[in-house]
Amino acid sequence: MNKKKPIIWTISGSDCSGGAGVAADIKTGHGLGVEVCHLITANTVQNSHRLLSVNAISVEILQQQAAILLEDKPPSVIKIGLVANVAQVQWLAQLLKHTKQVMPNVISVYDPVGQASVGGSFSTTTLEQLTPLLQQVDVLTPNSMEAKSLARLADFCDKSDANETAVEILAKKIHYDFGITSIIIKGGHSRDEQSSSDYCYHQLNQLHGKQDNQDKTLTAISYQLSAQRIESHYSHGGGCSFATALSAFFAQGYLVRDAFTLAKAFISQGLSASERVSESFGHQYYGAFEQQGWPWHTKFFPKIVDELSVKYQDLSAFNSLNLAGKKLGLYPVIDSLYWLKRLLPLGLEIIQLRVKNLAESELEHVIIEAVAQAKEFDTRLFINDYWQLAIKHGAYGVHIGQEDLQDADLTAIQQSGIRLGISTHGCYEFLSAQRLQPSYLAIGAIFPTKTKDMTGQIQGIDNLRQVLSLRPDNKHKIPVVAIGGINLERAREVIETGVESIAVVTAITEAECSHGISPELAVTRLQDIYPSHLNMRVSGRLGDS
Ligand SMILES: Cc1ncc(COP(=O)(O)OP(=O)(O)O)c(N)n1
Ligand SMILES: Cc1nc(C(=O)O)sc1CCOP(=O)(O)O
Ligand SMILES: [Mg+2]
Repeated sequence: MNKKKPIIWTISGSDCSGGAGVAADIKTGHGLGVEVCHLITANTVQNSHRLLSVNAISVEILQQQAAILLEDKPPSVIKIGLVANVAQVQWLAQLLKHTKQVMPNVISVYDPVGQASVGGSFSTTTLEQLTPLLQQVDVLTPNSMEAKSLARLADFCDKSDANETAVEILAKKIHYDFGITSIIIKGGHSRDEQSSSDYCYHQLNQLHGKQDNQDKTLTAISYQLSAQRIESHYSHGGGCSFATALSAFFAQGYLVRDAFTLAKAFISQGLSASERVSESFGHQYYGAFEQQGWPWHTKFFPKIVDELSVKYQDLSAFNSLNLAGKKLGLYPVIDSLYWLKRLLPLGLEIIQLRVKNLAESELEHVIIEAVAQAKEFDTRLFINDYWQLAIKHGAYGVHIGQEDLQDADLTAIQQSGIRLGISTHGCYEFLSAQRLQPSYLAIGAIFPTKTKDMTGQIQGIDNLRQVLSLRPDNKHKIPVVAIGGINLERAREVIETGVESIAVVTAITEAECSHGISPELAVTRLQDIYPSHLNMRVSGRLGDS
């Protein structure tokens, strides 16, 4: 059955040699599951080693194309590549301004195409002339040379392409000069022979304060991805493909950090697929970037360079869950001793105490009691958030979310011997957390949930599958727990993805209201969805504690 695909528009030049521009954009978009409408700004005359001419298309034709497409093919994302002259810049600036007024969620991505990789210039517009367009753009994808000229810092950090502080300064300057929300500076042209590092500066809009009196404050966040450098003579159109891949991922609802990660993996996969070629036709042949579609294999995904991975690079793996080949099965997440007492007798492999808003003195008592009860039933008890108390009172493990991860002392947790579970939401966080080698990784929210505000972070089953494929193909696979909106109706399709466990709150605690059954019966039914051998209890299975 045909699924309605998101639509992206590419407004860029045609490369008659087929590698770059609109041709690359169409191939990339189709390979990544979006429909591509193309508005051609110029007909270029070029082959694998030289650019002869750039023949601009009139603004009248572009205007007509945009108008007719708006009637029944409105875009989710507008990707802009080659802009041939000042008239086109002005038209584009107006088009983006107008489109955002009528469709505020449309995202614009601009890949500034100035110099041809085979030599020669595509456009003679000055930075001043380009400014009205830059002021309308949401995401910009320059390489480091382009970033320097856009930041008007041509001589800046000339010898330090790979230096993170240097790219950060460039990105900030571009952000402040033009108001662009996300700037991704590609490191593919840097002098580092071993790795290629890309940097993303992203401004988050955060809402603070009471619901009816919200203050909008701006916080910037940066992401850095590093991959092994892959030399290839088949990289023509790689820049266009990267920006279109980003656009395709945005159109499918991915957050900036995940779209960035996937786009980098898409490029590494394409470059890996091409062979080095020797000289032919009397010159170095420069072929089209290999389009390989969705990046599925973990080997193409970049290394996440963040504070945690640097701080804990020498930390050993956390203690394992000692599953001896079995799955964890159902993972109830409950908020009181009342629920613990009700559920522990039901034969669970794992349970979590997730207590919010309890005074510290009372909390400590609850944790002490919970640890004692879980030991009695030989069930793995994870304490959410309170890692110091979990260590102090000998809980089986602690579960930590992304926010708390920054402040938690992971060395202390690892050395205490208790297990660690980490929440992740998408491939970026998953890859970052996987490097810490926790005892399990949680991924959510799989479906919308009313237990916690997960706006913008709903993964769906397809994303869950993709994230599962990011685990190494060896015995060091970390168990994965799926969480968020999982209930009796949805549990089967989640389990069929191969996750080791499903974590649920309301499917148990509100079973009476939602299904007219007792929480105990809900537990039994959810357990029964797993093949029966997975939930067989083996005596002494917590033997490593
Ligand atoms: C198994 C599991 N997965 C995810 C979470 C969420 O943890 P966190 O991100 O710390 O958010 P809070 O639960 O503290 O709101 C979880 N608790 N368990
Ligand atoms: C606590 C929590 N963490 C999530 C995450 O994605 O990290 S989703 C979630 C809520 C789970 O509750 P329910 O089973 O009622 O949907
Ligand atoms: Mg937490």
